[in-house]
Amino acid sequence: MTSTEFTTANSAAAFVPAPATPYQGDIARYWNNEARPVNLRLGDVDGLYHHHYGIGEVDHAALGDPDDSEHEKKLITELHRLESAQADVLMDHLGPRGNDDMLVDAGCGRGGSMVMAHQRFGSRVEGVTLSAKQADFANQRAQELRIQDRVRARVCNMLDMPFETGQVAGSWNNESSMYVDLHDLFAEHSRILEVGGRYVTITGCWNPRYGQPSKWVSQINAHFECNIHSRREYLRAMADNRLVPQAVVDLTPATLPYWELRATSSLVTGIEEAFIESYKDGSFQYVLIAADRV
Ligand SMILES: C[S@@+](CC[C@H](N)C(=O)[O-])C[C@H]1O[C@@H](n2cnc3c(N)ncnc32)[C@H](O)[C@@H]1O
Ligand SMILES: CC(C)=CCC/C(C)=C/COP(=O)(O)OP(=O)(O)O
Ligand SMILES: [Mg+2]
Repeated sequence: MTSTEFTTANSAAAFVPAPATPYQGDIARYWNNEARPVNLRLGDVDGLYHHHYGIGEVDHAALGDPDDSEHEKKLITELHRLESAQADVLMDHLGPRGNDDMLVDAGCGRGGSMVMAHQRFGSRVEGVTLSAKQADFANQRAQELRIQDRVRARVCNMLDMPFETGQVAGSWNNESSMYVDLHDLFAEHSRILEVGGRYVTITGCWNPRYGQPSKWVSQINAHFECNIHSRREYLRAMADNRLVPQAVVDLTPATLPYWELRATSSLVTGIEEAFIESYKDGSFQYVLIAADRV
């Protein structure tokens, strides 16, 4: 084993640190207990398990006839394709990365994006999550794919990551920044990233032009026990932490087809209306921000 490889012989659950705050304990429990079919059945399509949403046009030809006995299966495959397309767009913004780079997935979930990043760039990918169940799941998948020496998840607070200062070439939050204070989060990304490194987030944020968080945004917060920030807060907290936006992309129109398709599936969870209505009334936006660490 070289110094850039690591072993995951032991289960993450054996090394669970005490949560930094009672709230983080709540979030760890939430994700340890999560097993929604909308996430597991989509992941089963090809073994990439995501906890984020989709973007892009629906391929109606691939869905075929709604009366077809295979229709539900095709719908699940299509929703999953749109979720993986979302991760691909995030990675398009990480810049050209390679074998020697270390990448960090902050709030890595079950690790679908980590596998994609490794397969695309060849980089070593480290993920952190509050959930031991998720870390074990991600490490199990890495083992099955025989990439466990290059892809690893650990139970750890993303506000206090176990990486040395300036060691990381690229880092991201894919729908995980609504669980933390943004100034604390960007200070930590800024610390671990090398100068010239790249940070990317895809997130849902409330739109300052709307005024304050709408009832739909409050409903999403209650549903996931999270705290959605405003677009303004993202840009301010980045500016305060040497992260200079290179691209800000409003993905709201691109994510609506995913939600409208999901609302017709048997895997609905009840949160679909809040996303669709808040995206339509302009109170909530799905945004990608890519920033240079300067
Ligand atoms: C909605 S999931 C997103 C998972 C993943 N990024 C994806 O795209 O599939 C949110 C993730 O954020 C993680 N998370 C929330 N707060 C965290 C914190 N303070 N430190 C580390 N992970 C955290 C949760 O454990 C969970 O894995
Ligand atoms: C854009 C926003 C506000 C996201 C909140 C974070 C979150 C829970 C993302 C999706 O997770 P999931 O894939 O587990 O959710 P679901 O079960 O709804 O698919
Ligand atoms: Mg999901």
